Amino acid sequence: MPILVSIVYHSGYGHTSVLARSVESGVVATDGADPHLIDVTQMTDRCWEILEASDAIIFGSPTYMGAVSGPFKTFMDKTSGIWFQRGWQDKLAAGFTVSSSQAGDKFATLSQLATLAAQHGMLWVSLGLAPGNNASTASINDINRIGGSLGVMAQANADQGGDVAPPAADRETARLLGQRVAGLAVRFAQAAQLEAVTI
Ligand SMILES: Cc1cc2nc3c(=O)[nH]c(=O)nc-3n(C[C@H](O)[C@H](O)[C@H](O)COP(=O)(O)O)c2cc1C
Repeated sequence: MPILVSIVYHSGYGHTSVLARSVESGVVATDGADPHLIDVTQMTDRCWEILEASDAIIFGSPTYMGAVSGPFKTFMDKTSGIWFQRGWQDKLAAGFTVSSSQAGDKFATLSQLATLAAQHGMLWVSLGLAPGNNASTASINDINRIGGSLGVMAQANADQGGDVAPPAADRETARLLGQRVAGLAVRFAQAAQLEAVTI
């Protein structure tokens, strides 16, 4: 059975959905893992079933007013029934966000996503990349150019659409997060299988 990695996101103007597809491409590149993209504004019973069956869930929201967007918060609140049942306990989790300013209070958004995961008893996977663009020899084209560690921090110019923003460096950062989470999810499942056989 392939490992299922869901990417659940909201995007008002297309920037977060570009990142969601980059995360998806990182999952696709991982042997044994299948991605599932879920838009929080299109939730169906099937979407909730897929989330329940997922080994890992990667959360993505734009930063609106220094927080997750309203539609993403609505999704968060809808997960309270799952929280009661401990339905997402021990699944892997990770997150990504984008804002128009370089900082833009994105840390607050990633903190909200990590807290959501912790409330559900999930295991938060950090970005796992050294910060880029922080030396005289560095550039804005570096991977992890914003220097996040909790998750992907991307930046999209306010006057550009999803065809060009966020730029390639941020898309690659998001792709690497998808690959990291999927790789860990596969290893986690293999370890559980081995443990079951040994017992
Ligand atoms: C209601 C609203 C609030 C926003 N608040 C912030 C903010 O706090 N910090 C920031 O840097 N950008 C802010 N922005 C800009 C968005 O974060 C940015 O345009 C982002 O790329 C949008 O992603 P999306 O296209 O997936 O919706 C805000 C945009 C909107 C519409």
